[in-house]
Amino acid sequence: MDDFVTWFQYNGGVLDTSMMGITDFPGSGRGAVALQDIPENHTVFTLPRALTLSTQTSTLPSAFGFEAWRKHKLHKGWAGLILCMMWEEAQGNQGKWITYLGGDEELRELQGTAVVDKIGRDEAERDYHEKLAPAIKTRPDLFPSDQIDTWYTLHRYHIAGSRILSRSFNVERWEGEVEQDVGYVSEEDGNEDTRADTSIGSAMDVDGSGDSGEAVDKESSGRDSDDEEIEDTSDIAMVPMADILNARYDSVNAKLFYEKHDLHMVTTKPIKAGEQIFNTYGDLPNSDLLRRYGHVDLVPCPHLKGALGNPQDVVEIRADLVVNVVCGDVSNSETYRQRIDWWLDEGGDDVFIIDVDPILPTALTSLIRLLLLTQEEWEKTREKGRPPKVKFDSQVSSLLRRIFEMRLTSYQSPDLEADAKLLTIQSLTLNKRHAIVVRLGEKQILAGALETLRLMDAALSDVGSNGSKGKKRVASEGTTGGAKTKKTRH
Ligand SMILES: C[S@@+](CC[C@H](N)C(=O)[O-])C[C@H]1O[C@@H](n2cnc3c(N)ncnc32)[C@H](O)[C@@H]1O
Repeated sequence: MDDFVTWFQYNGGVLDTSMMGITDFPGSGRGAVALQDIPENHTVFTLPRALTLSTQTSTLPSAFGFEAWRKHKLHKGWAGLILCMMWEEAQGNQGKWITYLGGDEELRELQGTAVVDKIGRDEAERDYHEKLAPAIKTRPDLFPSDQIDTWYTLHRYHIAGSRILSRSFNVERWEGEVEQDVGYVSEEDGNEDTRADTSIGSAMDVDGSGDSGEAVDKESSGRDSDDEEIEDTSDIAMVPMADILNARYDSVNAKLFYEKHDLHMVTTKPIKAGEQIFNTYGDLPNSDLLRRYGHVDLVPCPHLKGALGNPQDVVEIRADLVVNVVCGDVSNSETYRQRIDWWLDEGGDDVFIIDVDPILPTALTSLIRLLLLTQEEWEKTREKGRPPKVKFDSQVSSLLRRIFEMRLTSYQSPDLEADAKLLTIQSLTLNKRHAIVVRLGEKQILAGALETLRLMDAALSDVGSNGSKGKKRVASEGTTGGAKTKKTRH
């Protein structure tokens, strides 16, 4: 670590060593610690942009030739940045970033297995075979044949990819006068506020689904139809020192800011001596944290009555499960086909998100109602061009219950207690522990949704016994739109 700090300072980085130290945090690897009370708005370190590692700062693209770089499609997606990282590492002591990249072999090995295995490995490998390997072959002067088996293997490619996934930043180019945050390419994308809050962990969307990126290369997307959703990764950079910071739910107390020539890590809250300096990775559900970063967050949660969990956890309910439960064996019949196609054409969602909030997604109820309409009602609905109103009654309630129960059965075992018990076993491997934490968190969300239904049913029968028609509106935030829905269809 001393070597790294010396290297950082030698290359123009400035670390406030009186305020920030680097230390090991059990279970989280290295992290930054406040050595004394740090006030808000204090810069703990600064580094020149030139010290970040990206396709803009590595000399590989110019040595390879920009035209050839484009010809091999290394200017799009992640292959170019990965190749730069591999190449810089292969330069050994001649390379500018060797002290940074060569840091902790063990950690990198761990990340290579913990993170990469869970993402679109196949697509990543296709890039390796179709872009990287052919490009490498054309330039033995840059990629000597005796180095290939050491530095340019598929294994090293995955390690570099994994590092990008869990440690890179989106460092926008300087466009003007105003200082802005360094933001990462977020899922929700394009949103300035989100970007201002998040920094680490950009977006190695190797599965090419485009779910994490705003930066489609418009210039060329028309030409290469298969590349339509491949991100422009030219602003993605590895940022030495900034990527030492860990993250924890709702704990961010420092953010990375950029200026024309420098990046600054600045505290956003006062931090007490001995406390960890946290950046944010965007406060993600445990499933995403595990996939991207190889860890999970466990904090005391109100929805678990103070027990440990992740308040950001969610469960996805696919529309086809809803259709199967509501329509049963005849879900493929013309009657339902028409309605489902209409729902999707109208922008209805095909995945519904259940979270810790006791309000169930209204679009889910709306889809159920759509499927329950009589032929006459359906025709009227289609004419009006509006999905059915969100009404909660005992029929909808029992279908929702069935949907949640069916979703629970998709886990290896629906039993929550069994998972909780498994987690008490000390000898559990970390991978296994993580997997159980993720699925238990999701099952707890479903258990919460079933409890919400129970309460709604009870309210319904109260209303019923008080003489009303026994129908009650579910708290609503729109029919097909809401924050708790997601479209996956492209
Ligand atoms: C940007 S790096 C942070 C520095 C890293 N701990 C190190 O040793 O270099 C991100 C990685 O740190 C680890 N990490 C960050 N926050 C964590 C947390 N709250 N719990 C466990 N591991 C964490 C994960 O392995 C993640 O992929």
